[in-house]
Amino acid sequence: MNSSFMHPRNPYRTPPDFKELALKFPEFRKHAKQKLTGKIEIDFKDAAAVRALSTVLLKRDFNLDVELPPDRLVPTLPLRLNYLLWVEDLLQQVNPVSEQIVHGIDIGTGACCIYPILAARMKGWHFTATEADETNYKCSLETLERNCLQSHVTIVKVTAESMLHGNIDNSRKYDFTMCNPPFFDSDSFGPKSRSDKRPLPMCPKSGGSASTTEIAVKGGEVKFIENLIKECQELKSCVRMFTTMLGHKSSLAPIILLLKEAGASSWSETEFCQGRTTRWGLAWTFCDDLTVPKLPQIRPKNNGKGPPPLNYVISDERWSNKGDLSVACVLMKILELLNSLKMEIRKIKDKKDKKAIEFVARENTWSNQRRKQREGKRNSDQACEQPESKRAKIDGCSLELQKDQNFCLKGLLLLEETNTESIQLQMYWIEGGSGRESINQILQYMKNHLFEK
Ligand SMILES: C[S@@+](CC[C@H](N)C(=O)[O-])C[C@H]1O[C@@H](n2cnc3c(N)ncnc32)[C@H](O)[C@@H]1O
Repeated sequence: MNSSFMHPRNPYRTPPDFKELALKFPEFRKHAKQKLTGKIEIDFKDAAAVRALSTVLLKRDFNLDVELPPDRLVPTLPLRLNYLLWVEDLLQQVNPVSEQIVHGIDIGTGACCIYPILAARMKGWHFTATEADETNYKCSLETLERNCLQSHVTIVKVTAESMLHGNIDNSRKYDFTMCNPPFFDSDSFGPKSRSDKRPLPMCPKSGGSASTTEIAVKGGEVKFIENLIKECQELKSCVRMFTTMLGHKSSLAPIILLLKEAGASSWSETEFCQGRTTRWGLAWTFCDDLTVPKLPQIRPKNNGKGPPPLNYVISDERWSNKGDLSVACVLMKILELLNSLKMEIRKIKDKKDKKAIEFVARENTWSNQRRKQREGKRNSDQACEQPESKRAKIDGCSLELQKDQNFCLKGLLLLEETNTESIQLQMYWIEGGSGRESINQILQYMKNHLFEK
Protein backbone atom coordinates (compact mmCIF):
# COMPACT_ATOMS: atom_id res chain seq x y z
CA MET A 1 0.00 0.00 0.00
CA ASN A 2 1.39 3.41 -0.94
CA SER A 3 0.84 5.45 2.18
CA SER A 4 3.09 8.41 1.44
CA PHE A 5 0.30 10.73 0.30
CA MET A 6 -1.66 10.36 3.48
CA HIS A 7 -1.92 13.35 5.77
CA PRO A 8 1.48 13.99 7.43
CA ARG A 9 -0.03 13.38 10.88
CA ASN A 10 -1.87 10.22 9.85
CA PRO A 11 -0.34 7.44 11.98
CA TYR A 12 -1.04 4.89 9.21
CA ARG A 13 1.50 6.44 6.89
CA THR A 14 3.50 3.70 8.51
CA PRO A 15 1.32 0.72 7.69
CA PRO A 16 0.35 -1.46 10.65
CA ASP A 17 2.48 -4.53 11.20
CA PHE A 18 0.01 -7.40 10.64
CA LYS A 19 2.32 -9.90 12.28
CA GLU A 20 2.40 -7.86 15.45
CA LEU A 21 -1.40 -7.46 15.38
CA ALA A 22 -1.88 -11.21 14.83
CA LEU A 23 0.34 -12.03 17.78
CA LYS A 24 -1.41 -9.57 20.05
CA PHE A 25 -5.08 -10.01 19.05
CA PRO A 26 -6.58 -13.52 18.60
CA GLU A 27 -9.67 -11.98 16.93
CA PHE A 28 -7.37 -10.60 14.23
CA ARG A 29 -5.15 -13.69 14.10
CA LYS A 30 -7.94 -15.84 12.72
CA HIS A 31 -8.11 -13.63 9.60
CA ALA A 32 -4.37 -13.39 9.11
CA LYS A 33 -2.75 -15.52 6.42
CA GLN A 34 0.94 -16.13 5.91
CA LYS A 35 2.16 -15.84 2.34
CA LEU A 36 4.93 -18.01 0.90
CA THR A 37 7.28 -15.08 1.43
CA GLY A 38 6.46 -15.20 5.14
CA LYS A 39 4.54 -11.92 5.00
CA ILE A 40 1.27 -11.77 6.98
CA GLU A 41 -1.74 -10.49 5.05
CA ILE A 42 -5.53 -10.32 5.29
CA ASP A 43 -8.13 -10.57 2.55
CA PHE A 44 -9.44 -7.03 2.11
CA LYS A 45 -12.48 -8.37 0.28
CA ASP A 46 -13.53 -10.27 3.39
CA ALA A 47 -15.78 -8.03 5.49
CA ALA A 48 -15.01 -9.90 8.70
CA ALA A 49 -11.25 -9.45 8.21
CA VAL A 50 -11.55 -5.71 7.51
CA ARG A 51 -13.87 -5.37 10.52
CA ALA A 52 -11.35 -7.15 12.74
CA LEU A 53 -8.56 -4.88 11.47
CA SER A 54 -10.45 -1.65 12.22
CA THR A 55 -11.52 -2.95 15.62
CA VAL A 56 -8.04 -3.93 16.78
CA LEU A 57 -6.47 -0.72 15.49
CA LEU A 58 -9.07 1.34 17.34
CA LYS A 59 -8.24 -0.63 20.47
CA ARG A 60 -4.47 -0.57 20.13
CA ASP A 61 -3.94 2.95 18.80
CA PHE A 62 -6.82 4.94 20.34
CA ASN A 63 -7.91 2.89 23.31
CA LEU A 64 -11.40 2.69 21.78
CA ASP A 65 -13.50 -0.39 22.44
CA VAL A 66 -15.74 -0.85 19.40
CA GLU A 67 -18.06 -3.64 18.27
CA LEU A 68 -19.11 -3.29 14.66
CA PRO A 69 -22.31 -5.00 13.46
CA PRO A 70 -21.72 -7.61 10.71
CA ASP A 71 -24.11 -6.05 8.17
CA ARG A 72 -22.98 -2.45 8.27
CA LEU A 73 -20.23 -0.32 6.72
CA VAL A 74 -16.80 -0.88 8.25
CA PRO A 75 -14.98 2.42 8.80
CA THR A 76 -11.41 2.12 7.57
CA LEU A 77 -9.10 4.25 9.64
CA PRO A 78 -6.55 5.74 7.20
CA LEU A 79 -9.31 7.50 5.22
CA ARG A 80 -11.30 8.59 8.29
CA LEU A 81 -8.14 10.11 9.78
CA ASN A 82 -7.15 11.84 6.54
CA TYR A 83 -10.52 13.60 6.53
CA LEU A 84 -10.47 14.44 10.23
CA LEU A 85 -6.92 15.81 10.08
CA TRP A 86 -7.78 18.00 7.09
CA VAL A 87 -10.70 19.45 9.06
CA GLU A 88 -8.32 20.08 11.93
CA ASP A 89 -5.92 21.91 9.59
CA LEU A 90 -8.76 24.08 8.27
CA LEU A 91 -9.86 24.97 11.80
CA GLN A 92 -6.30 25.73 12.77
CA GLN A 93 -5.98 28.18 9.88
CA VAL A 94 -9.27 29.98 10.42
CA ASN A 95 -9.04 30.05 14.20
CA PRO A 96 -5.47 29.26 15.32
CA VAL A 97 -5.90 30.03 19.01
CA SER A 98 -8.27 27.21 19.81
CA GLU A 99 -8.48 27.62 23.54
CA GLN A 100 -12.25 27.33 23.38
CA ILE A 101 -14.17 24.07 23.03
CA VAL A 102 -14.43 22.79 19.47
CA HIS A 103 -17.91 21.53 18.61
CA GLY A 104 -18.65 19.78 15.33
CA ILE A 105 -21.60 18.05 13.69
CA ASP A 106 -21.35 14.67 11.96
CA ILE A 107 -24.14 13.99 9.48
CA GLY A 108 -24.74 10.23 9.14
CA THR A 109 -22.40 9.02 11.83
CA GLY A 110 -22.57 5.29 11.01
CA ALA A 111 -22.28 2.20 13.20
CA CYS A 112 -19.69 3.45 15.71
CA CYS A 113 -19.79 7.25 15.25
CA ILE A 114 -16.23 6.97 13.98
CA TYR A 115 -15.44 10.68 13.51
CA PRO A 116 -16.82 11.77 16.88
CA ILE A 117 -15.06 9.02 18.86
CA LEU A 118 -11.72 9.58 17.15
CA ALA A 119 -11.97 13.35 17.52
CA ALA A 120 -13.07 13.11 21.15
CA ARG A 121 -10.21 10.75 22.01
CA MET A 122 -7.51 12.47 20.02
CA LYS A 123 -8.47 16.13 20.33
CA GLY A 124 -11.11 16.37 23.06
CA TRP A 125 -13.61 17.79 20.56
CA HIS A 126 -17.36 17.72 21.13
CA PHE A 127 -19.82 16.45 18.56
CA THR A 128 -23.50 16.30 17.75
CA ALA A 129 -23.98 13.37 15.40
CA THR A 130 -27.06 12.46 13.37
CA GLU A 131 -28.03 9.02 12.11
CA ALA A 132 -31.05 7.78 10.16
CA ASP A 133 -30.47 4.04 10.42
CA GLU A 134 -31.82 2.39 13.58
CA THR A 135 -29.05 -0.23 13.86
CA ASN A 136 -26.31 2.35 13.40
CA TYR A 137 -27.96 4.71 15.87
CA LYS A 138 -28.14 2.01 18.57
CA CYS A 139 -24.60 0.75 17.93
CA SER A 140 -23.22 4.29 18.09
CA LEU A 141 -24.99 4.90 21.41
CA GLU A 142 -23.50 1.67 22.77
CA THR A 143 -20.04 2.70 21.52
CA LEU A 144 -20.27 5.97 23.43
CA GLU A 145 -21.32 4.19 26.64
CA ARG A 146 -18.62 1.54 26.32
CA ASN A 147 -15.98 4.25 25.98
CA CYS A 148 -17.48 6.75 28.43
CA LEU A 149 -17.72 9.45 25.78
CA GLN A 150 -21.33 10.57 26.40
CA SER A 151 -20.10 13.88 27.80
CA HIS A 152 -18.45 14.68 24.46
CA VAL A 153 -20.82 13.21 21.88
CA THR A 154 -24.59 13.38 21.46
CA ILE A 155 -26.30 11.17 18.89
CA VAL A 156 -29.60 12.26 17.38
CA LYS A 157 -31.87 9.79 15.60
CA VAL A 158 -33.21 11.50 12.47
CA THR A 159 -35.28 10.61 9.42
CA ALA A 160 -33.53 9.83 6.14
CA GLU A 161 -35.35 12.75 4.49
CA SER A 162 -34.04 15.33 6.95
CA MET A 163 -30.69 17.09 7.00
CA LEU A 164 -29.78 19.49 9.84
CA HIS A 165 -32.90 21.59 10.19
CA GLY A 166 -34.78 20.48 13.33
CA ASN A 167 -31.98 18.05 14.31
CA ILE A 168 -29.52 20.46 15.92
CA ASP A 169 -29.76 23.23 18.49
CA ASN A 170 -29.99 26.42 16.40
CA SER A 171 -29.29 28.62 19.39
CA ARG A 172 -25.70 27.43 19.79
CA LYS A 173 -22.54 27.77 17.68
CA TYR A 174 -20.95 24.87 15.81
CA ASP A 175 -17.46 25.14 14.34
CA PHE A 176 -17.97 22.74 11.43
CA THR A 177 -19.93 19.86 9.96
CA MET A 178 -18.53 16.61 8.60
CA CYS A 179 -20.30 14.14 6.37
CA ASN A 180 -19.51 10.91 4.57
CA PRO A 181 -22.67 10.72 2.47
CA PRO A 182 -24.11 7.65 0.74
CA PHE A 183 -22.13 7.93 -2.52
CA PHE A 184 -24.29 6.00 -4.95
CA ASP A 185 -27.58 6.80 -6.62
CA SER A 186 -30.10 4.19 -5.45
CA ASP A 187 -31.84 4.41 -8.83
CA SER A 188 -28.80 3.29 -10.78
CA PHE A 189 -27.95 0.01 -9.11
CA GLY A 190 -29.58 -2.93 -7.35
CA PRO A 191 -31.95 -5.47 -8.88
CA LYS A 192 -34.32 -3.86 -11.37
CA SER A 193 -36.58 -6.88 -11.25
CA ARG A 194 -36.83 -10.00 -9.13
CA SER A 195 -34.93 -12.03 -11.72
CA ASP A 196 -32.18 -9.43 -11.89
CA LYS A 197 -29.58 -10.38 -9.29
CA ARG A 198 -27.31 -7.39 -9.87
CA PRO A 199 -25.24 -7.05 -6.70
CA LEU A 200 -24.59 -3.85 -4.79
CA PRO A 201 -21.45 -2.13 -5.95
CA MET A 202 -18.74 -3.68 -3.88
CA CYS A 203 -17.03 -1.32 -1.53
CA PRO A 204 -13.77 -3.24 -1.17
CA LYS A 205 -12.49 -1.02 1.60
CA SER A 206 -15.67 -1.67 3.57
CA GLY A 207 -15.24 -5.35 2.99
CA GLY A 208 -18.52 -5.15 1.06
CA SER A 209 -20.64 -5.41 4.20
CA ALA A 210 -22.46 -2.09 3.94
CA SER A 211 -26.26 -1.94 3.89
CA THR A 212 -27.98 -0.28 0.92
CA THR A 213 -29.19 2.74 2.87
CA GLU A 214 -25.67 3.49 4.07
CA ILE A 215 -24.10 3.67 0.64
CA ALA A 216 -26.96 4.66 -1.67
CA VAL A 217 -29.54 7.42 -1.72
CA LYS A 218 -31.88 8.80 -4.38
CA GLY A 219 -29.82 11.17 -6.52
CA GLY A 220 -26.51 9.97 -5.00
CA GLU A 221 -24.08 12.14 -3.08
CA VAL A 222 -24.71 15.25 -5.19
CA LYS A 223 -28.40 15.27 -4.24
CA PHE A 224 -27.57 14.51 -0.60
CA ILE A 225 -25.20 17.48 -0.38
CA GLU A 226 -27.60 19.66 -2.37
CA ASN A 227 -30.12 19.12 0.44
CA LEU A 228 -27.49 20.22 2.93
CA ILE A 229 -26.57 23.30 0.89
CA LYS A 230 -30.23 24.37 0.82
CA GLU A 231 -30.10 24.74 4.61
CA CYS A 232 -26.71 26.50 4.83
CA GLN A 233 -27.86 30.09 4.30
CA GLU A 234 -30.40 29.74 7.08
CA LEU A 235 -27.85 28.10 9.41
CA LYS A 236 -24.97 30.51 8.78
CA SER A 237 -25.29 32.21 12.14
CA CYS A 238 -24.88 28.90 13.94
CA VAL A 239 -22.54 26.80 11.70
CA ARG A 240 -19.24 28.45 10.66
CA MET A 241 -17.99 25.91 8.14
CA PHE A 242 -19.48 22.92 6.34
CA THR A 243 -17.43 20.03 5.01
CA THR A 244 -18.10 16.80 3.21
CA MET A 245 -16.24 13.86 1.80
CA LEU A 246 -17.09 12.79 -1.75
CA GLY A 247 -16.73 9.37 -3.28
CA HIS A 248 -16.66 10.55 -6.90
CA LYS A 249 -14.42 13.26 -8.32
CA SER A 250 -17.16 14.06 -10.83
CA SER A 251 -19.38 15.27 -7.95
CA LEU A 252 -17.08 18.22 -7.17
CA ALA A 253 -18.03 20.42 -10.15
CA PRO A 254 -21.85 20.18 -9.76
CA ILE A 255 -21.62 20.73 -6.01
CA ILE A 256 -19.35 23.77 -6.40
CA LEU A 257 -21.87 25.16 -8.90
CA LEU A 258 -24.65 24.61 -6.35
CA LEU A 259 -22.56 26.41 -3.73
CA LYS A 260 -22.04 29.41 -6.04
CA GLU A 261 -25.74 29.56 -6.85
CA ALA A 262 -26.66 29.34 -3.16
CA GLY A 263 -24.31 32.22 -2.28
CA ALA A 264 -21.47 30.47 -0.45
CA SER A 265 -18.80 33.06 0.32
CA SER A 266 -15.80 30.72 -0.08
CA TRP A 267 -14.92 27.06 -0.51
CA SER A 268 -11.92 24.79 -0.84
CA GLU A 269 -11.36 21.25 -2.05
CA THR A 270 -8.81 18.54 -1.42
CA GLU A 271 -7.98 14.93 -2.20
CA PHE A 272 -7.61 12.14 0.34
CA CYS A 273 -5.18 9.50 -0.87
CA GLN A 274 -4.74 6.24 0.97
CA GLY A 275 -3.24 3.35 -0.90
CA ARG A 276 -5.36 2.67 -3.95
CA THR A 277 -8.42 4.57 -2.75
CA THR A 278 -8.89 8.25 -3.45
CA ARG A 279 -11.70 10.36 -2.03
CA TRP A 280 -12.33 14.09 -2.21
CA GLY A 281 -13.04 16.68 0.44
CA LEU A 282 -14.97 19.92 0.07
CA ALA A 283 -15.34 22.67 2.66
CA TRP A 284 -17.42 25.84 2.37
CA THR A 285 -18.87 28.69 4.35
CA PHE A 286 -21.67 31.17 4.09
CA CYS A 287 -20.05 33.47 6.68
CA ASP A 288 -18.69 36.68 5.16
CA ASP A 289 -16.02 37.04 7.84
CA LEU A 290 -14.50 33.65 7.02
CA THR A 291 -12.38 32.43 4.12
CA VAL A 292 -11.99 28.67 3.84
CA PRO A 293 -8.22 28.20 3.39
CA LYS A 294 -6.84 26.39 0.39
CA LEU A 295 -4.36 24.03 1.95
CA PRO A 296 -1.44 22.64 -0.05
CA GLN A 297 -2.18 19.33 -1.69
CA ILE A 298 -0.21 16.47 -0.20
CA ARG A 299 -0.11 14.60 -3.50
CA PRO A 300 2.46 15.99 -5.99
CA LYS A 301 0.87 17.80 -8.93
CA ASN A 302 2.23 15.46 -11.53
CA ASN A 303 0.75 12.44 -9.92
CA GLY A 304 -2.87 13.52 -10.37
CA LYS A 305 -3.04 11.88 -13.77
CA GLY A 306 0.25 10.05 -14.12
CA PRO A 307 1.19 6.54 -13.10
CA PRO A 308 2.01 5.74 -9.49
CA PRO A 309 5.60 6.12 -8.27
CA LEU A 310 8.17 3.37 -7.90
CA ASN A 311 8.93 2.82 -4.24
CA TYR A 312 11.89 1.60 -2.27
CA VAL A 313 12.37 1.59 1.48
CA ILE A 314 15.85 2.22 2.87
CA SER A 315 16.09 0.60 6.26
CA ASP A 316 18.30 1.63 9.11
CA GLU A 317 19.71 -1.89 9.19
CA ARG A 318 20.72 -1.83 5.52
CA TRP A 319 22.24 1.66 5.85
CA SER A 320 24.11 0.91 9.08
CA ASN A 321 27.55 0.41 7.47
CA LYS A 322 27.33 3.98 6.16
CA GLY A 323 26.55 5.62 9.51
CA ASP A 324 23.34 7.19 10.80
CA LEU A 325 20.30 7.04 8.52
CA SER A 326 18.92 10.48 7.66
CA VAL A 327 17.18 12.01 4.66
CA ALA A 328 20.13 14.39 4.21
CA CYS A 329 22.71 11.57 4.11
CA VAL A 330 20.67 9.47 1.69
CA LEU A 331 20.15 12.49 -0.55
CA MET A 332 23.88 13.17 -0.59
CA LYS A 333 24.59 9.63 -1.81
CA ILE A 334 21.77 9.87 -4.37
CA LEU A 335 23.12 13.16 -5.74
CA GLU A 336 26.53 11.53 -6.07
CA LEU A 337 24.98 8.65 -8.04
CA LEU A 338 22.90 10.93 -10.26
CA ASN A 339 25.98 13.07 -10.93
CA SER A 340 27.90 9.98 -11.91
CA LEU A 341 25.08 9.33 -14.40
CA LYS A 342 25.62 12.88 -15.77
CA MET A 343 22.17 14.10 -14.79
CA GLU A 344 21.05 17.68 -14.32
CA ILE A 345 19.49 18.15 -10.90
CA ARG A 346 17.14 20.73 -9.42
CA LYS A 347 16.08 20.76 -5.77
CA ILE A 348 12.38 21.40 -5.30
CA LYS A 349 11.79 20.60 -1.65
CA ASP A 350 14.37 20.84 1.07
CA LYS A 351 12.96 20.05 4.49
CA LYS A 352 14.73 18.13 7.22
CA ASP A 353 12.50 15.04 6.90
CA LYS A 354 11.41 15.40 3.28
CA LYS A 355 13.40 16.25 0.19
CA ALA A 356 12.48 16.28 -3.47
CA ILE A 357 14.57 16.74 -6.58
CA GLU A 358 13.84 16.83 -10.26
CA PHE A 359 16.39 15.17 -12.50
CA VAL A 360 16.97 15.40 -16.23
CA ALA A 361 19.04 12.94 -18.25
CA ARG A 362 20.23 13.91 -21.75
CA GLU A 363 21.54 10.45 -22.48
CA ASN A 364 21.00 6.93 -21.25
CA THR A 365 23.95 6.40 -18.97
CA TRP A 366 22.48 3.78 -16.66
CA SER A 367 21.16 0.81 -18.59
CA ASN A 368 23.40 -2.16 -19.33
CA GLN A 369 26.16 -0.59 -17.29
CA ARG A 370 28.19 -3.80 -17.15
CA ARG A 371 27.86 -4.39 -20.90
CA LYS A 372 28.90 -0.79 -21.54
CA GLN A 373 31.91 -1.12 -19.26
CA ARG A 374 32.94 -4.33 -21.05
CA GLU A 375 32.40 -2.69 -24.45
CA GLY A 376 34.32 0.37 -23.34
CA LYS A 377 37.25 -1.76 -22.27
CA ARG A 378 37.15 -3.86 -25.46
CA ASN A 379 37.01 -0.73 -27.62
CA SER A 380 39.93 0.88 -25.85
CA ASP A 381 41.95 -2.36 -26.12
CA GLN A 382 41.08 -2.60 -29.83
CA ALA A 383 41.73 1.06 -30.34
CA CYS A 384 45.27 0.64 -29.03
CA GLU A 385 45.82 -2.16 -31.52
CA GLN A 386 44.28 -0.28 -34.50
CA PRO A 387 46.00 2.14 -36.82
CA GLU A 388 45.21 5.84 -36.15
CA SER A 389 42.60 6.13 -38.99
CA LYS A 390 40.42 3.31 -37.67
CA ARG A 391 40.67 4.50 -34.05
CA ALA A 392 38.61 7.62 -34.62
CA LYS A 393 35.87 5.56 -36.23
CA ILE A 394 35.64 3.16 -33.29
CA ASP A 395 35.57 6.04 -30.80
CA GLY A 396 32.92 7.85 -32.85
CA CYS A 397 30.83 4.71 -33.12
CA SER A 398 30.93 3.98 -29.40
CA LEU A 399 29.94 7.56 -28.69
CA GLU A 400 27.02 7.29 -31.05
CA LEU A 401 25.89 4.16 -29.23
CA GLN A 402 25.40 6.21 -26.08
CA LYS A 403 24.23 9.56 -27.37
CA ASP A 404 20.89 10.21 -28.97
CA GLN A 405 20.44 13.92 -29.68
CA ASN A 406 16.71 13.81 -28.90
CA PHE A 407 16.99 11.86 -25.69
CA CYS A 408 15.65 13.68 -22.64
CA LEU A 409 14.26 11.92 -19.60
CA LYS A 410 12.71 13.86 -16.73
CA GLY A 411 11.85 12.39 -13.36
CA LEU A 412 11.09 13.29 -9.79
CA LEU A 413 12.67 11.74 -6.73
CA LEU A 414 11.20 12.07 -3.25
CA LEU A 415 12.86 11.08 -0.01
CA GLU A 416 10.86 11.00 3.14
CA GLU A 417 11.41 9.85 6.68
CA THR A 418 8.61 7.39 7.40
CA ASN A 419 9.74 6.54 10.92
CA THR A 420 13.03 6.49 12.81
CA GLU A 421 14.02 3.20 11.18
CA SER A 422 13.39 3.81 7.51
CA ILE A 423 13.33 6.31 4.69
CA GLN A 424 11.05 5.97 1.71
CA LEU A 425 12.43 6.67 -1.73
CA GLN A 426 9.89 7.33 -4.46
CA MET A 427 10.60 7.91 -8.11
CA TYR A 428 8.16 9.36 -10.63
CA TRP A 429 8.45 9.38 -14.35
CA ILE A 430 7.57 12.82 -15.75
CA GLU A 431 8.44 12.56 -19.43
CA GLY A 432 10.80 11.15 -22.04
CA GLY A 433 13.29 8.30 -22.06
CA SER A 434 11.67 4.90 -22.39
CA GLY A 435 8.88 5.92 -20.05
CA ARG A 436 8.59 4.37 -16.61
CA GLU A 437 11.00 1.61 -17.61
CA SER A 438 13.84 4.17 -17.57
CA ILE A 439 12.90 5.15 -14.02
CA ASN A 440 12.77 1.49 -13.08
CA GLN A 441 16.30 1.03 -14.41
CA ILE A 442 17.59 4.11 -12.56
CA LEU A 443 15.99 2.86 -9.35
CA GLN A 444 17.68 -0.50 -9.89
CA TYR A 445 20.98 1.32 -10.39
CA MET A 446 20.38 3.17 -7.09
CA LYS A 447 19.63 -0.08 -5.28
CA ASN A 448 22.88 -1.57 -6.62
CA HIS A 449 25.06 1.36 -5.58
CA LEU A 450 23.31 3.15 -2.71
CA PHE A 451 24.96 1.16 0.03
CA GLU A 452 28.47 1.28 -1.37
CA LYS A 453 30.98 3.03 0.87
C1 LIG B 1 -21.53 6.22 4.03
S1 LIG B 1 -22.22 6.04 5.61
C2 LIG B 1 -21.00 6.88 6.60
C3 LIG B 1 -20.91 6.36 8.00
C4 LIG B 1 -19.76 6.96 8.83
N1 LIG B 1 -19.88 8.38 8.95
C5 LIG B 1 -18.43 6.59 8.23
O1 LIG B 1 -17.74 7.48 7.68
O2 LIG B 1 -18.05 5.43 8.29
C6 LIG B 1 -23.58 7.16 5.56
C7 LIG B 1 -24.41 7.16 6.82
O3 LIG B 1 -25.42 8.19 6.71
C8 LIG B 1 -26.63 7.68 7.23
N2 LIG B 1 -27.70 8.54 6.65
C9 LIG B 1 -28.29 8.45 5.44
N3 LIG B 1 -29.14 9.48 5.28
C10 LIG B 1 -29.07 10.24 6.39
C11 LIG B 1 -29.68 11.46 6.82
N4 LIG B 1 -30.55 12.11 6.05
N5 LIG B 1 -29.34 11.96 8.03
C12 LIG B 1 -28.46 11.32 8.82
N6 LIG B 1 -27.87 10.16 8.48
C13 LIG B 1 -28.15 9.65 7.27
C14 LIG B 1 -26.61 6.23 6.81
O4 LIG B 1 -27.48 5.45 7.61
C15 LIG B 1 -25.16 5.88 7.05
O5 LIG B 1 -24.93 5.46 8.36
